[in-house]
Amino acid sequence: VCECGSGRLHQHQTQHSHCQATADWLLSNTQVQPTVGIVCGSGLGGLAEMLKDRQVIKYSDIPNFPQSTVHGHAGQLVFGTLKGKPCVCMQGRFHLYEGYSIQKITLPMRVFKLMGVETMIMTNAAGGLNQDYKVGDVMIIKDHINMPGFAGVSPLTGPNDDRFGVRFPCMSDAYDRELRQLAHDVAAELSYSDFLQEGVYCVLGGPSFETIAECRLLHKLGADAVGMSTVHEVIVARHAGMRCFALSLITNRAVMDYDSQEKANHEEVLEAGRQRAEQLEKLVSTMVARLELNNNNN
Ligand SMILES: O=P(O)(O)O[C@@H]1C[C@H](O)[C@@H](CO)O1
Ligand SMILES: Nc1nc2[nH]cnc2c(=O)[nH]1
Repeated sequence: VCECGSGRLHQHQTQHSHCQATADWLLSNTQVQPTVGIVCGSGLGGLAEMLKDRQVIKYSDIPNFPQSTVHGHAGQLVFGTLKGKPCVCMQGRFHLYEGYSIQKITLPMRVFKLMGVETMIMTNAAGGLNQDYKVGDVMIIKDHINMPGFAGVSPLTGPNDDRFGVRFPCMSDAYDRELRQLAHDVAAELSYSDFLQEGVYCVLGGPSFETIAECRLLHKLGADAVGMSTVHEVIVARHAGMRCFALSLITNRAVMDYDSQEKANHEEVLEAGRQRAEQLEKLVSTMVARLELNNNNN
């Protein structure tokens, strides 16, 4: 029963013990003790192929893990080293629209924290709202708009578990400033600056893509890109004191015009991922090579 004295077994306590059990199970089934965690977005699973001495564990074999149900998300953890840094890579993430609870889709962040991960790198596919953005642009996320959060849908809803973090975590520094600067520096060295952007990502529940009116509204609110993931993971990772860096690949331009014949679809999202995969992988791996692994950013 919970230490709060109520005599009941609370969800947060179950969650901590589930996360701990999963972390212990993973640590006993891999040689790698990761300090860097990477989440691969739709069509961006190739990042995991870059790891050396790879060890793959299917989600279906991991205690308490959900399963990937979306095309373009393989559904496995890949352990290994990237440029000498011990990493765990989620080749496939979980989304609210798959029907899992918001706590369940973010459970891997807490598991990674308990395994020793200090830095999280998230990637996603997103629609470009900013009129200057083109398909194939890579956007460093500098901030987010958490639409489900406006309606009280948060992975931190419920009793706070102080073992993970504080009741009211700050989010004005969610996307690490140093890591964003590192991304700019690396992109300049690799001559990627012409397709690099930095902007605000807005998360919606999905799975339907946005209407024209919704795109116009989100643009007016200050969002540069719109998607269906990442923010919940960042909230849980920041709550637990991990550094976060996130990238959106702009896979399609949000339709803002009633005369447009364009229609967002998942196939074009995956195709845009294929087109930019190699550069995205190079950008992330070069960043990881230069990561300082002492996290003073809790
Ligand atoms: O996991 P991400 O955010 O990359 O996936 C995006 C959002 C939807 O799941 C899907 C739409 O094509 O791609
Ligand atoms: N919500 C949303 N998610 C996406 N993922 C890739 N493109 C899009 C998009 O246009 N909208």
